[in-house]
Amino acid sequence: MKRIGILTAGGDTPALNATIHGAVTRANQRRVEVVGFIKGFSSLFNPRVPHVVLNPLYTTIPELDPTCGGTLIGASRDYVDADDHESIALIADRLKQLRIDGLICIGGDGTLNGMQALSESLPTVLAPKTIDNDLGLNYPSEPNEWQRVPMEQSHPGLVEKDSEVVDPEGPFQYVRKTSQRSFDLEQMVNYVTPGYATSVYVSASGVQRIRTTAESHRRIAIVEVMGRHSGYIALGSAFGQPDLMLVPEHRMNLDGLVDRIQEIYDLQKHCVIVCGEGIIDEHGKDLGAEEQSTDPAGNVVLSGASEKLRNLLIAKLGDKYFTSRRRNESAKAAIFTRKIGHTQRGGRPILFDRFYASQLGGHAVDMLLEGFINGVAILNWNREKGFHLGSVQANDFRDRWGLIHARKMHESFYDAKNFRPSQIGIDYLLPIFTNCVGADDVEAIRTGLFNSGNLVRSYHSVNVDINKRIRFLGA
Ligand SMILES: Nc1ncnc2c1ncn2[C@@H]1O[C@H](COP(=O)(O)OP(=O)(O)OP(=O)(O)O)[C@@H](O)[C@H]1O
Ligand SMILES: O=P(O)(O)OC[C@H]1O[C@](O)(CO)[C@@H](O)[C@@H]1O
Repeated sequence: MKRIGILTAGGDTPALNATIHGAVTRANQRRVEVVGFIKGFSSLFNPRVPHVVLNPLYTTIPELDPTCGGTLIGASRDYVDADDHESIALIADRLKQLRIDGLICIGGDGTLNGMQALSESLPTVLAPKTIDNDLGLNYPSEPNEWQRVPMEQSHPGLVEKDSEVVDPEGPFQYVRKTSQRSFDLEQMVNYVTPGYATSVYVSASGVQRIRTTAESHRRIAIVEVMGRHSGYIALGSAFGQPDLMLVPEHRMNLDGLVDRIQEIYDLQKHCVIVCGEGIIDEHGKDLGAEEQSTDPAGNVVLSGASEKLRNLLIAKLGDKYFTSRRRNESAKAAIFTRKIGHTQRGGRPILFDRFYASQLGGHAVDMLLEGFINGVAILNWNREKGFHLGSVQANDFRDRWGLIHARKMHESFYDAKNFRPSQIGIDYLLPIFTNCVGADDVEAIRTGLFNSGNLVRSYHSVNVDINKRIRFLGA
């Protein structure tokens, strides 16, 4: 292989440039040229295929900074329809004209789904990323548990529904039993994805910062974090010591929650609750889904969970609960929501993400050169070796119908009675977050923001420099 392509698809994460950097560094060593495609799959649908050579003469371009969040080649959620054979054939032809021998897609479960169609035309490898940490398997046989049933059919006994998958073949839903099996962390396939650690760092810091203001003003703060229907970010936010946490994997027990809030509020006169954006009510319905609203990849847009929860708490607790002891003027005044929002996806990646993202990028190059044609570079963990790289077939992630489902946080990671991580949830988090921040991260905080130069220099976007390097097919 002389020339490979690389693209970043789905939502950005702070560690994308680190993955690209790892891939390009390895490609330099192995004398392979790397072409970055602009804005994910979007570039391949464009007849001009905007692209940039990331290592002319096997030397990494200076714009590729692994400590910088975002992605210098841009990302998008353009949909790859496996049944659109005409477009797939056009893409294959364009890649051939560009002399691309293999493709690395940096992305999550959606990207891996999108990559499947392309892998029939050229060798592909996924280098995982996603702040949601939902690309992976809790155990190797997990994909076989999914069942496909008609949309309208009820499914007694099958309680966990995948509402994220877009089925090209029509009105089906994917359901499975909530797993009762015992769980061992060492079985996990792809223990953690780059981007997750930094998003938890930002979310947990946000929880800590909300704390003292809620404490001072006798308020109940609801902090919403991202993650779609996977509760990993909410779980990790436990490092910020919220009083209560709600994760999408467990149906909400509103009465139990209200009781716990009252106990905590009576004791400490404030309460901090973290909720994942994908939490579900007692019937399994999304609390925060915008009706009928989807993004270009077909994902349901989740945006109102914390507001909905706030309204439920206002109704349940009532004004009198706050006014009778002059703690606050009303339930509305006392209960507020804040979303950590896109700050959990941006900025400098912390050491854990930087290091493993670049390892996975380099490994993806090796996998292509070793002959994988539809592979996934993964990061596993066990007690003996700690974190280590692995290589698997994309097929290992597919269900019987060929679809890849987002990994849910294993339900055993959460203690639903106490609204906090269980012991195994804590055991899961510790290997990732012990020493996840490097001394250079601390130094970057110390010297970066209040650099006097920031006051006189305006922000210089990497897009300005990359624009000068973009080439087009046929030009
Ligand atoms: N089932 C699918 N079939 C084909 N393409 C898909 C499918 N799902 C998603 N894609 C495409 O893959 C890309 C990434 O998908 P998506 O936006 O879901 O992000 P992701 O890879 O899951 O990462 P993240 O969850 O971090 O945003 C998009 O370009 C999307 O259109
Ligand atoms: O930036 P957008 O397109 O609004 O997407 C937000 C979604 O992307 C993610 O950040 C990553 O998948 C989710 O956690 C979130 O729901």
